[in-house]
Amino acid sequence: MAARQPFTDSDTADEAVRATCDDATTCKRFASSKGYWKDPYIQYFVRSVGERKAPEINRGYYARVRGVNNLLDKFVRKTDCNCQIINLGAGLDTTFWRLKDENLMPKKYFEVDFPTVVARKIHNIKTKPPLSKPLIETHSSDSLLLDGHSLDSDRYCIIGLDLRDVVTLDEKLRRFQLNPELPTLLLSECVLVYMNPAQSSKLLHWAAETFHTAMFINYEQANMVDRFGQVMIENLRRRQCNLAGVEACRSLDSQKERFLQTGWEHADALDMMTVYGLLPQDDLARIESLEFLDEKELLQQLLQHYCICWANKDTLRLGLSQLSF
Ligand SMILES: C[S@@+](CC[C@H](N)C(=O)[O-])C[C@H]1O[C@@H](n2cnc3c(N)ncnc32)[C@H](O)[C@@H]1O
Repeated sequence: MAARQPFTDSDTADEAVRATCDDATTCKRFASSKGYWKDPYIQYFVRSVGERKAPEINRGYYARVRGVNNLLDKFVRKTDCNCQIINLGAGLDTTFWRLKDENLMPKKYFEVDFPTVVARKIHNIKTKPPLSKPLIETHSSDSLLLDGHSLDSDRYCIIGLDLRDVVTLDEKLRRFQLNPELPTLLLSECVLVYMNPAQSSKLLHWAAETFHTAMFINYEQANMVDRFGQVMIENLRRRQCNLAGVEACRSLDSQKERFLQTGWEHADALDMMTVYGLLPQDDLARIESLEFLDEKELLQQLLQHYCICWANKDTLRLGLSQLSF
């Protein structure tokens, strides 16, 4: 019998993980269509607005998008755009186009996801001019590298691979002109939780070892040991989606600890209810008037079970250790 490939793209368990990309995109599509924030590009990845989502879900996505963008934009500004971003498990995320529109383009923006997810993203980019135009505009020569599973241009690169294979990750990023000397922002949103602790530790360790000056932003579950957390785990399990890495999501401390144990110098974490309260009050008042929220307690519980954790390495000189919202 032939030896089985260690990480094939066709494993059924991975299929459920890949499907989470559609959940994130449809929720972002719905919330942006309601006016929580502007995303003129997401419509090219999900055509219809789809089913209504509950107000607490929309507010949760609002806090996630605003919170992550806040840290990400500060990093890019502090480096005067002289940096690179690596979005791990990027799915159909549209940050590249937002940064281009806001004149916040890093030297290079990399994305990594499973090959089948990347193939879908590349197909959309190829066939939708509003997506391909900014990419062509930021590219100096006539031809972009475009095959089914990767795209490479001067400023934007998308790579299809399994993030649990860190050797291939390193090799492919370098092939597409990753520069370890450049200040680097790594981002993962609801990605590490689908890997077992050894696999995610390897990835965080690789990142700390590879880049001289770096920041890692991780958005995912926290405080998962209580009853609410257990119900979340059970609901996902029923959809065949196993949170193999939930161990690191026990608390804000365990989220920080995973970075400190893998070579990062400093780590901070805030639960999303706290992040929500720190967002600009005028914009909060605006979004809170968009939809009536009956279940204030549910919003609180939901947001207390997600967090943003950010870790730094040699970023003091950029004034980046004590970021605030
Ligand atoms: C919940 S979605 C989030 C997508 C995106 N980060 C966002 O916030 O819109 C998780 C993404 O991580 C990707 N992912 C999870 N595990 C992965 C792995 N081992 N290798 C590559 N991609 C992975 C999934 O395919 C999916 O696109």
